[in-house]
Amino acid sequence: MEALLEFASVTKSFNGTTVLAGFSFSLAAGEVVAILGPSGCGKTTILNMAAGLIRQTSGTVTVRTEQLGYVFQEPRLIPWKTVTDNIRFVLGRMDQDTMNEKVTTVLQKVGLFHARDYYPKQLSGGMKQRVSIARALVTDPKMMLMDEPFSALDLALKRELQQDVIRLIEERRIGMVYVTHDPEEAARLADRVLLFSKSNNLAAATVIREYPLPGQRAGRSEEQIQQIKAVLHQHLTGG
Ligand SMILES: Nc1ncnc2c1ncn2[C@@H]1O[C@H](COP(=O)(O)OP(=O)(O)OP(=O)(O)O)[C@@H](O)[C@H]1O
Repeated sequence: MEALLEFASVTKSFNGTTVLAGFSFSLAAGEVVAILGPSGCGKTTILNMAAGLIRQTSGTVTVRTEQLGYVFQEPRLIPWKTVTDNIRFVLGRMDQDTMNEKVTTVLQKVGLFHARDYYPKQLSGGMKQRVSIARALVTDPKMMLMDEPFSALDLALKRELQQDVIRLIEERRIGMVYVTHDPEEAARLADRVLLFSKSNNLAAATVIREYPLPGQRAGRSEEQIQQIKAVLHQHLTGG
C-alpha cells in the first residue's frame, strides 16, 4: 500500500542554517511514528512541512491524503468562541444537522460534551487539549500530526488522553506522526521511533536514527515499556 506521507531526501534550512539534511521517512495508514528528540532539533519543522505550512529547501514531501489533522503544541482555541463553535469552525460549509451530529459525536469521544457551551477561559489545560484533539478529529482525518500535545498535563490526565487518542486512531486506522521529548511517551504510543539528536558539530543538521520498537503497541507489557524507555533515554542523553 502507498504511504500516506513520504519525505525523500528532504533538507530544510532557515536563513542559511541547515536544520535537517537528507531526511527520508514514510508513514503508512494505521501506523504511529514518534519523533523523539531534544528541543530545537527540528521536530516541529517536520510536522510543518508535512502539513504544507512551510516548504522544504530541497527534496520532496508527498502527502497522499487531504484529510489531515494537526494538533499544535498550544491548543490555539479562538477565545471568543465556545467549545462547540471552535469545533464547528473547522467544518466549513455543511448542513446544520450533519454538523451538529459530528460535533456531538466528537465531543462525546473526548469526554467534553458537558462543556460544549464553555469558552476557552473556562477550561483547564487538559480540557483545552481535548478540544484541540476533537477539532483535529472532527474532520475525519486519515493522518494526524501531533506536536507534544500532552506536555503541559499532569501524569494521570496524560495517560488517560494518550489512551483515548490511541483508541481513536486504531478505530479509524489513522496514520500518526507524534512529536515528543519524552521517551516514555514514545515507548507507550509508537510503532516506530525516529530519534533526533543534535550533532556534536553545532553547524551540522540533526542526526536521525530509526528505532523500531519490539512487538505490537497494544500487546506491550509495562516491563517492555520501561525497558524501551530506558534504551531511548540512553540514546537521547548520548549514552
Ligand atoms: N521560521 C523559522 N525561522 C528561523 N529559524 C527557525 C524557524 N523555525 C524553526 N527554526 C529553527 O530551526 C530549529 C528547529 O526548530 P523546531 O521548532 O523544528 O525544533 P523542535 O525540535 O520542534 O523544538 P521544540 O521541542 O523546542 O519544539 C531551531 O533551531 C529553530 O530555531
